[in-house]
Amino acid sequence: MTALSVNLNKIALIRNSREGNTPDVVAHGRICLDAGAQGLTVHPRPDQRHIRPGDVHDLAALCRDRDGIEFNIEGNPFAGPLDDYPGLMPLVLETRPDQCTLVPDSNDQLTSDHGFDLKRDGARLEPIITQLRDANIRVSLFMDPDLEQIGLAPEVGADRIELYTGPYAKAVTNQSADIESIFAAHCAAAEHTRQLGLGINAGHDLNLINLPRYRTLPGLQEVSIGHALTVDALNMGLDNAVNAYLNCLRGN
Ligand SMILES: CC(=O)[C@@H](O)[C@H](O)COP(=O)(O)O
Ligand SMILES: NCC(=O)COP(=O)(O)O
Repeated sequence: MTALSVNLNKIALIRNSREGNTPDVVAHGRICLDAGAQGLTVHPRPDQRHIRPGDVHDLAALCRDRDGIEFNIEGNPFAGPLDDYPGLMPLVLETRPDQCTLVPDSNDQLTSDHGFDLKRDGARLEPIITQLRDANIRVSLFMDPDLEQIGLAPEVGADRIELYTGPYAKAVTNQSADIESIFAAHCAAAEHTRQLGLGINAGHDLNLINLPRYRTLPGLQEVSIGHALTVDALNMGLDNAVNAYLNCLRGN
């Protein structure tokens, strides 16, 4: 079954709108793991609008204490340091997640909206990927379903790619005629990735409406889901929301 990694950014976003520690990000991470999620994801950004460096340390410790649980840190290795944000690489090398997903976001981006251009960024990513892999951290690259670009991922040393699912999710929401061609492009990208010997993750705006189709993507190993799952948790409770997504991934 495809693994579910719950992204906790939005829990931290609510906490940061007041002083204090409510909602408690670590306690909510624990609820997700107790409900059966196979991992936790965070995407610290240099402006620290949601996940802060302290959260990354605390969640790394939570995941380390549990057998078989994956901790995934996402972010741009070229962004920061900024004020008291140390930059992605120092944070990752200090906290040693199981996986680091590199994402080409600029500092002021509202959210992730494109994958890497490896023709442009490949050479400067290579030493970063080597450093992460030398620290026993699996490296995934956030990518659009572009076969030529994905073809460059093994050359820079990546273990996996994470397919950017934003346009697929938007097409499902808008019931657009493009759904078929977009999903077919993702399937072709997944097949190409498999032939290259790399693993396949996916994420961005996946939800209970668009996931039943997306979970059938050949070879899909992991989805990271935050925004929609947190919104669903407002209605269902966090443990029920995690279970609803796990059942969806099982095909129930
Ligand atoms: C990499 C990705 O797909 C992002 O969706 C992400 O991790 C979410 O970031 P925000 O929560 O800051 O929008
Ligand atoms: N990598 C995608 C992720 O972690 C969560 O994205 P979203 O579900 O918050 O859009």
